[in-house]
Amino acid sequence: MEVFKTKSALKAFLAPLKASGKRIALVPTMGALHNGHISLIKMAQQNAEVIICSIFVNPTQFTDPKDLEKYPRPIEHDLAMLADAGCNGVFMPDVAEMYPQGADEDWHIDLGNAEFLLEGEFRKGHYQGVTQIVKKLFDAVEPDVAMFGQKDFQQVLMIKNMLAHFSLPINIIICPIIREEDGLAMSSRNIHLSDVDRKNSLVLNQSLKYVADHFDEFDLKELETKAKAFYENIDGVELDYFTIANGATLEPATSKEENSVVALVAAKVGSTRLIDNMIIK
Ligand SMILES: Nc1ncnc2c1ncn2[C@@H]1O[C@H](COP(=O)(O)OP(=O)(O)OP(=O)(O)O)[C@@H](O)[C@H]1O
Ligand SMILES: CC(C)(CO)[C@@H](O)C(=O)[O-]
Ligand code: BAL
Repeated sequence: MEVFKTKSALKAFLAPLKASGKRIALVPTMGALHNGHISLIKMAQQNAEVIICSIFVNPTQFTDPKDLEKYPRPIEHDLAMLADAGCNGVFMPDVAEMYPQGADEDWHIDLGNAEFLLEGEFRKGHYQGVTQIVKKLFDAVEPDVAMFGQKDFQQVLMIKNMLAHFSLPINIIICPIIREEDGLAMSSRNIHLSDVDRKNSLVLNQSLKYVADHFDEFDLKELETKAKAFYENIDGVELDYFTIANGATLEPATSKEENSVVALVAAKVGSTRLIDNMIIK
């Protein structure tokens, strides 16, 4: 497995592979890898011959400087996991390589109204930062296909809108959420959970599962009220949002007959903010 710090070294590696007709997959990550990330690598291997994983903690998508500062960076462990998974190349640029003009460079594109909902409401500007770096990574790799996790459901919508904005011919594949045995969605930030937080964190999956399991029994309002009740009286858990939404617009679903319905949640567990979701239909 090769490791690249610069776009030019990465391009030089990819050029002959592309010339010989090999399909290239990109798996963008911020590192601190877990089995959720590895499932993306495995899915990539089913869709392309050359797998590039990027590891870059992108400053422009962080709205909380403390969150950025304490984001885990276990690089040796990450490289070992990727080598073990059979990844072909790792792109690990520094901030100056991705933002030669500085991380405050101009970027603004129209991502539609869903940009401002849910994560966009709690992390203002987050999806401008995400689409800015993903566009740069796409330009650096020019992949045929790119893998993203359903765990960041809204992120996938935003990236698809960015692709449409620039008419980029890249196939986006969405990978299912990989969970711990007890249901907690794997996430790099789980490492910050204390023992008590770790127990409390199960409420996210439990409340989502409740909605999925009882979808036919109650109306949408009742379902949402019952799901939110899971969060009452848990010390150390603070709900940011729980919504049963239209999967295309992320606006609250107004009818169970809508084509696509997804339940999405974000909550602070101790000092760690977690997100999760479940596709209902
Ligand atoms: N549990 C998971 N199952 C499947 N894909 C996942 C999972 N967790 C993250 N991913 C996907 O991996 C890619 C990289 O995500 P990222 O590096 O931000 O990891 P993360 O675990 O989501 O970290 P955090 O949420 O703490 O930022 C994203 O496309 C994300 O959706
Ligand atoms: C897509 C991404 C790697 C962009 O920094 C990040 O938002 C993530 O890890 O989901
Ligand atoms: N996986 C989402 C990246 C972030 O939380 O910034």
